[in-house]
Amino acid sequence: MALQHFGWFLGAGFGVQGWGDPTYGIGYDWKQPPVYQDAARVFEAAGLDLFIIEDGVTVPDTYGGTAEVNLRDARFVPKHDPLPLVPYLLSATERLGIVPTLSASFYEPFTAARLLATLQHFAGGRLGFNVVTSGSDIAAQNYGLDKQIDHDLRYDRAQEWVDVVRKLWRSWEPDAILQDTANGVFADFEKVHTIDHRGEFFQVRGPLNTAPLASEPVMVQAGASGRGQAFAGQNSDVILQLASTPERMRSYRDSIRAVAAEAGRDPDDLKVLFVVNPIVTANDEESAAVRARRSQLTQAAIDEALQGVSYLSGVDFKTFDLDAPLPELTTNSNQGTLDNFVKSAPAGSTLREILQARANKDGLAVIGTADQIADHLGELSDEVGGDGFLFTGQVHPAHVHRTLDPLVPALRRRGLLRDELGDGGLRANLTDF
Ligand SMILES: Cc1cc2nc3c(=O)[nH]c(=O)nc-3n(C[C@H](O)[C@H](O)[C@H](O)COP(=O)(O)O)c2cc1C
Repeated sequence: MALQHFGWFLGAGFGVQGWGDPTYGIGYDWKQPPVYQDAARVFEAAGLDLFIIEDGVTVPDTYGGTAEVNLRDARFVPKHDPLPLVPYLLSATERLGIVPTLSASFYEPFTAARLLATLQHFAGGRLGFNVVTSGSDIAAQNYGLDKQIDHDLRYDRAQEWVDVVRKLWRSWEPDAILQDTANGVFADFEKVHTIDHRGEFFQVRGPLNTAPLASEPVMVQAGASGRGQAFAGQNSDVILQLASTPERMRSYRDSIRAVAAEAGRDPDDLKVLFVVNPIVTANDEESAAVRARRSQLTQAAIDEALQGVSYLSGVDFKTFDLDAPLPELTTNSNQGTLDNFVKSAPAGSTLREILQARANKDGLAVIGTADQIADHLGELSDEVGGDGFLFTGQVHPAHVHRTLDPLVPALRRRGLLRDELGDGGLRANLTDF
């Protein structure tokens, strides 16, 4: 067992935390920063490297062609913009990496480069950004398009976007600012350059008008399809990924590392972090009760699962007969998510069988006592050869403490979790080991 990197992926984004839980809303307002600041402080004390905040730009209405379930159950909506939350999280912490999600499809590269550079100056090297391409047509329709551009082309465009953002960050030489009061020279004009980018998708003159960066924000990505992996493998510092079995984790990691090597990178510069949902129980009886509850395919559980996969894949799963084999499906949206879902059960399975298989396997959930979960994560890291894990879940303090208070010491006893974060910024912490 070796030291692992850990983080927290806030899958609900800057949105409703814990709707449906008995603790919902007690002592906090999800629309205000304190609940996220409190969580960030706990993550930092726990030694987690980074806090990633999901984002999306729609009121999802794919499931059944209506937003009813999403609005009724507060699933993926309402959701606030994570970028204005970042300074609050930075001010609550000193070492934790803060990673908002940003859409390469809808932010102009100049706007993104400027925003992220400004935030990185506040962050002192602790900023990351999760780059997404926003696959759904309803998102595209909020930005003047009739439909989202084709999947692979979207990644081609995102590649050029990343190139432009990085060129802008490098448009000032690191020592361009002199602040030479004796000679009256603030900045050396010969060290600030236009980028004159004229590509297939963007035309950007530059230079950026923010001050140069001591370190560029850490890029995070979750591409899973062939084209998505090529994009992530070529550009990303951190990959966040969903995979429900050790075999899939291993094969994903091998594949993305090979892509990175082909792109001329050292694969060890790329940290692949798998999302897990730890459900900490007091004993085996409680674990059995949790498993029994989660494996029941109630209508609420069916709606919950299907609205989620409909949202993420852009395919309306309400249109399929639960008891007929699922037809062959393709999507222009998140291909990896759809593939993972469909392959949860043998080919030819009905939708109900797929849902049941996922419920029985508990998906990303790891249910057990803190020691059992820590053992499991240790074994998983040995088997997958992975770099670490992202815990997921809402950030109501009751949930955060219920999870991390027992789990952190159990992970530390096994040498899996560091005692404390270094103070050199997110990139330095990620490359410590
Ligand atoms: C763990 C995880 C987190 C993600 N977070 C977001 C997000 O915050 N916003 C978003 O629009 N897409 C998000 N995605 C979607 C990915 O950015 C990407 O589009 C998806 O993995 C599909 O890529 P593929 O078509 O290459 O398989 C996430 C995906 C995964 C697996």
